[in-house]
Amino acid sequence: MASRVRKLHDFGQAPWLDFVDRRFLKEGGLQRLVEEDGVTGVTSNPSIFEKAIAHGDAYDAQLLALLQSRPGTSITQAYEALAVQDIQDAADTLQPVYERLNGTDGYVSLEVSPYLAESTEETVAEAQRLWRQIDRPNLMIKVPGTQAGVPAIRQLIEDGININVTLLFGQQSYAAVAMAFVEGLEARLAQGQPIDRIASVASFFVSRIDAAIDRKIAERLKSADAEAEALTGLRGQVAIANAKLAYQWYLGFVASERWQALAERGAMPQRLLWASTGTKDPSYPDTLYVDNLIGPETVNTLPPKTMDAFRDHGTLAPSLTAEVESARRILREVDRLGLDLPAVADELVRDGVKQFADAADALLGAVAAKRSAIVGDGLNSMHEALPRELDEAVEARLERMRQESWSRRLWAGDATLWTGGEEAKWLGWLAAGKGEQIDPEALKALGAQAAQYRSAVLLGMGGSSLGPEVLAEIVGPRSGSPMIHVLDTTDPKQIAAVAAAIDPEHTLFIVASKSGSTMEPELLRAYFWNLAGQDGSRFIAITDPGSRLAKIAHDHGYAGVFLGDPTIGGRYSVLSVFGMVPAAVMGMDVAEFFARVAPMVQSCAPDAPPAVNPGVRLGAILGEAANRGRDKVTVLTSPALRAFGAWLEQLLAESTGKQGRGIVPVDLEPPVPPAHYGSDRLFVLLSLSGDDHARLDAHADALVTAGQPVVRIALSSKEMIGQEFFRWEIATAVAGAVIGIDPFDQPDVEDAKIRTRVLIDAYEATGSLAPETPFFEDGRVAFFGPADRGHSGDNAVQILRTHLARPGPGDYVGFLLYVERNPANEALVARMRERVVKARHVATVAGFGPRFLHSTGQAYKGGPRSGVFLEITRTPDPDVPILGRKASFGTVQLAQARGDLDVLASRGQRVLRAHLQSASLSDLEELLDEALRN
Ligand SMILES: O=P(O)(O)OC[C@H]1O[C@](O)(CO)[C@@H](O)[C@@H]1O
Repeated sequence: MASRVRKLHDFGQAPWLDFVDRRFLKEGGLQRLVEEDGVTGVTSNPSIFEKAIAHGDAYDAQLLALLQSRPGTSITQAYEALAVQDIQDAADTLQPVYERLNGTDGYVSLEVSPYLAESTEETVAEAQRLWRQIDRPNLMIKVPGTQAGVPAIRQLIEDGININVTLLFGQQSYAAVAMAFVEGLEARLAQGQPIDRIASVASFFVSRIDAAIDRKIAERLKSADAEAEALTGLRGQVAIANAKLAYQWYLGFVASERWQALAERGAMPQRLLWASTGTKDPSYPDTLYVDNLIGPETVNTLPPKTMDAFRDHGTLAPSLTAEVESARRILREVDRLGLDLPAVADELVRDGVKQFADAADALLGAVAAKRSAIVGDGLNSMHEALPRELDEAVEARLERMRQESWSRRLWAGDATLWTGGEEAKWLGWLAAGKGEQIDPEALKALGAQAAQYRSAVLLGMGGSSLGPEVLAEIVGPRSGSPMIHVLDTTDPKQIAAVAAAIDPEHTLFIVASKSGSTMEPELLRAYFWNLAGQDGSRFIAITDPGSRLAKIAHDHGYAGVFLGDPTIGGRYSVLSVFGMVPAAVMGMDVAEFFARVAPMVQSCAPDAPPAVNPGVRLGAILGEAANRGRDKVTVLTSPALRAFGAWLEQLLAESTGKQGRGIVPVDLEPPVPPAHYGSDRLFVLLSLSGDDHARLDAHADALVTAGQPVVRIALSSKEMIGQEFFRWEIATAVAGAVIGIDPFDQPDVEDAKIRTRVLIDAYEATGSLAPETPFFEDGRVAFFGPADRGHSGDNAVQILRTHLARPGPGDYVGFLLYVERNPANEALVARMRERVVKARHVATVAGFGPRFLHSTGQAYKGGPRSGVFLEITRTPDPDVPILGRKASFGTVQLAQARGDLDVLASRGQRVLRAHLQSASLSDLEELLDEALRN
């Protein structure tokens, strides 16, 4: 006996299957339905593919093969490759049907990306691309019948592409779509193109109408509506009535002269297709939306369950044209009762687009997770353990970000993600992450050239020095390549130490400054220019086009000038020439380096939904934590990654620390037992496989137990540090959006620079810095501070005690040292920090001046007003003169310290400056120790 499903053909209706799945296709499921049930078509949508691909392993082998053969494949491309294969398989299964029915049936539909529903041009381009790629005559491309979709449909029909118009709910949009179809065909005719093989269906969604109207009715019934009986009578009636009247419109339309003219030229009508025919309300018959919509020249696409039910107990009758008057009456009732069907239809279109976008997100998320599993330790891992409240806030934020397409908008340069200001102009680092800002061949040549030097000295500040320093310390120079010294200071001792460590004859000098006008690298350049005998052949410059430095490099005959991208801010520049030129000098294979970075860039790509996008996810955590007062991002690393924090500090602080908000990075603070930490921290741990991180792990475990939020990042090799540059750049940009600031400007650093310049200009004019009076001095140490801040105490210990008693919960203590940065001083300041944390239970930061002025200084000045700073200065001895100037490096450094203090004070931060007279730094440590004892 012929299947009941097959018998639908007797009534002129084509049964299609609303389902695709790899295993089902492979096991001959579709073939069986074609043979036994007379199925003559297949439809798919993002939800169907989500169910097929995301759950189970049927697609894993193809995915693995794909990613192995083409590692750069994006998740969208990967999904598409899987879907395309299924659609091609289904199309091939239906090919004999298509042939037998002479192209009137036998179609398979694939939907364009739901993300494009708002854009006509992109929909057209994507449909054309998929059409070419799938390359089957019995393919239909599904395009939503939205406002943007209608002109796309017209164009695509004109192009000769079969179209399944999806997401139709209302009579009006159906009519618009039918017109677009006709216009497309007419346009073809006008061009002398054939129209007899262009197939189209208009997919009218059925059950969702009832679901929406029934919901409205239920709402009304809750409030004892006077029309309760009439309303109840409409339950489960409206969708079918709506579809029946759409069919009546169709009948009128195909009878029209306009259509008949086309039909005479061989045009096939655009059939109405009943979609969404699975019953949603279990109290309705499960074949409701099949039984009642059977009629000629139509399609019903049935989900497997509905098809099974219909096969079993469906009712075959020409129902579509029955009781049309009653259908009209129902819709009049709907109108009379104010249920507003057009509004419901509009809402359902919006909802439908959203539902498919949600499904696509889930699908891409699943593909991303599968890809991460395949990439394994080729992608640095990240796991977070967050206290419940923060965890919930992060998850909610990630969901909001998904709905608001943050990953896509970030890459698209949508400034409304941030403040709607200049942000879009500063996104060049995204391309730089893909290695697009550098010329690998030029860098290879530079590496070979640099190998002749014994050492290299890089002169630069902030973004121009910290990335190279991290690379030098973590990855290090390859054997045979020069040792690199990074100088980012005006400290005379540090300058003298480097000058003494090198032989200028055998040294390559790298002057790095984006702006080309930063004071420190300019002074250092002049100093080493003379030391190196003014021989330009041993100098190269890294700078932005047209800068002052570019001109000097040209005039002085530098061996090379590597130009940056002006759309990349300094702190985001490590994956551009600013990091990669020094890397090449150190003998690194830059192309190989980017190949390692690539999995992170791909994982952070625009199509990777926020929850599985490692950069966006981290950004959500950073931002939500900061907004909840956990604004001290405490960086802890295994020993080999120790240097990373210096780069990260600048990125986080300078990007987010402004308008009294943002993140205060805490780097190199010695770990202490969890009881000493307040509730203002977010801990980030970076560990390297093979490095000794047992203690770090134990510390992290203890922190988690104590309820502290901890993010753990693990690298399989030190070369993988490049991935962290990119992850954190994305995370910082995203955190900036969560915090609500522009993460690409640095409004507050300029002030300290201006005040320094005023002091230095005065020095050049008068030969001395403007006099200043300490509020206390004892010959060992002198204290300075703003007169209005109530500094008190009649000895050094008391003064320090009063100052260090200032921080309360959520505040932090900052040590700003204008002394030589060397291991001994670093160890000393670490000890002082440890004491403060233990005694005051507050976070501590430390910076060596002027290095930190171009890094964390922004957050100290512009960020949260929760700092208590101790600035430490001394009169440099010995000093280093600057040729042609009265001011020495030591004077400049002191002027910088004074300028810094003034600005900090003017921003409401609590500041104290201890100027070492005869006392040493160790002496100060003792005083501080005593001050902290009660
Ligand atoms: O590369 P440049 O232009 O010399 O700037 C160095 C650093 O100074 C800053 O502008 C801060 O003063 C940073 O943003 C930057 O990384």
